[in-house]
Amino acid sequence: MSDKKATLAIPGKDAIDLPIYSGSIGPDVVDVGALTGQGMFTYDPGFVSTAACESKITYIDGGKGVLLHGGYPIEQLANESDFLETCWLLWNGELPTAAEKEAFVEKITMHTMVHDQMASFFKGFRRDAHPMAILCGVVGALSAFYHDSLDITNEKHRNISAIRLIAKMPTLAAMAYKFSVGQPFVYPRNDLNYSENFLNMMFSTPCEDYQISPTLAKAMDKIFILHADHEQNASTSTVRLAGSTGTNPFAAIAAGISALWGPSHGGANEAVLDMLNEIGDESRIDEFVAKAKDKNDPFRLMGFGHRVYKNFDPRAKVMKQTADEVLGELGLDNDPLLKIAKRLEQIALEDEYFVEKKLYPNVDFYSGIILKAMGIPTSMFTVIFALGRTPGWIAHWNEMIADNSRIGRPRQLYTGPTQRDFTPLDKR
Ligand SMILES: CC(=O)SCCNC(=O)CCNC(=O)[C@H](O)C(C)(C)COP(=O)(O)OP(=O)(O)OC[C@H]1O[C@@H](n2cnc3c(N)ncnc32)[C@H](O)[C@@H]1OP(=O)(O)O
Ligand SMILES: O=C([O-])CC(=O)C(=O)O
Repeated sequence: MSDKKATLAIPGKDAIDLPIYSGSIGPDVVDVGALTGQGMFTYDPGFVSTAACESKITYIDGGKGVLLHGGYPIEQLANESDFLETCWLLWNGELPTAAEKEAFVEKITMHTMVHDQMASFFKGFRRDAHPMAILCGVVGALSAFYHDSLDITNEKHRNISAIRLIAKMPTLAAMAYKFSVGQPFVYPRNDLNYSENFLNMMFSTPCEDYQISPTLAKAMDKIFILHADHEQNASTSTVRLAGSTGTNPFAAIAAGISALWGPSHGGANEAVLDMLNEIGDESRIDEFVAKAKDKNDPFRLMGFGHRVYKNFDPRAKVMKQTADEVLGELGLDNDPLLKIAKRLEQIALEDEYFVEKKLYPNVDFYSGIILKAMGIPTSMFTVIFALGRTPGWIAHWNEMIADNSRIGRPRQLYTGPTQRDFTPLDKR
């Protein structure tokens, strides 16, 4: 327990001091009910110890570094499944049969186009707009094109909105990129699989067709799978909270995209690459590790640490292996950033500070190195995370609605002034 106190002010009563337990130890259960008649609740800043829902979708054992979707280990899904199959699993709790999979893939493929007026929407942004800023706007805007999405009580409408979201995310993401580099948009192609189609929309130009490498397309698909869901992380919790008001799925997912953008969450993949570039040379790693350990310096090692994993993030292991495969295929085995990243990991994992605090590389640590090697600019990294996380967001949104969840509404410990009389302007 820390020696910090929160002052709880209750109208008409004397303010009382309450001890605050440090977030990493657990919540302080405050019997506000006895004081205010409003019922008992826990004080848990950062929701360190609060389960806000029941869920059947994803299981994490943070101590052992285990991540399961529908019971299947993430390593097996990343190596043996594909993104749309994993999406089906998250939505249905079971792997699809061959017929189910074929029908699902066909349905997604038929919905990849976006309304032609969406193109004008993009043209309203500045060319130097961050693609995440564009994505937040255009995903929310889908609800303006599909009025059936507004009726979330209708299961058929919910299902078609989910399909539209998964199908159109790559198109919208690639459009955001093409707009930023001043190139014409590339239409989706039905003869390509999900990841090939995304890469083609990113990199084909009117002058030259993109030559799709099966290794790179497979790596892209793996990256999407590794991001597909992670139970009640900040962006998924945001989707659930927004969705609990009964808002439409496009608005709820746009809220999730906004939450994902922050550098403490999905924005960390972009921040990792910026950090590795700033380190620039293995000889400067110690300096950055020292900065990360300095309590008076806000700098943190980006891509390190996790709220739940107190052991290796299993996704980071697969990501590291994929980085080796992709960079090997591209003849970039000696990539200086990969070398810095590996050396940084080694130094941090042997350092007392990181060992004691159980800070290990997370999913964001190696993903940027792979994406950069594929030619994807850093500003698109979090967009790619959002694309991969969309099935998870939808799965949780659907589960919440099926459970008839109540509106999400946390409580607070009020620490402001107690009741007082208004002072007229000339007396202040
Ligand atoms: C997809 C994802 O969202 S994965 C996470 C991506 N984010 C990052 O990589 C950003 C860097 N990491 C972090 O900022 C944090 O580790 C988070 C946000 C991931 C987790 O945060 P929390 O669970 O709230 O941990 P918290 O911030 O309390 O950190 C615990 C302790 O470890 C330290 N710490 C945590 N992460 C780091 C880091 N990356 N570098 C240095 N110190 C760190 C904190 O300073 C704190 O120290 P203290 O106990 O002495 O005050
Ligand atoms: O679970 C979390 O808090 C963050 C994370 O790793 C993710 O969303 O993938």
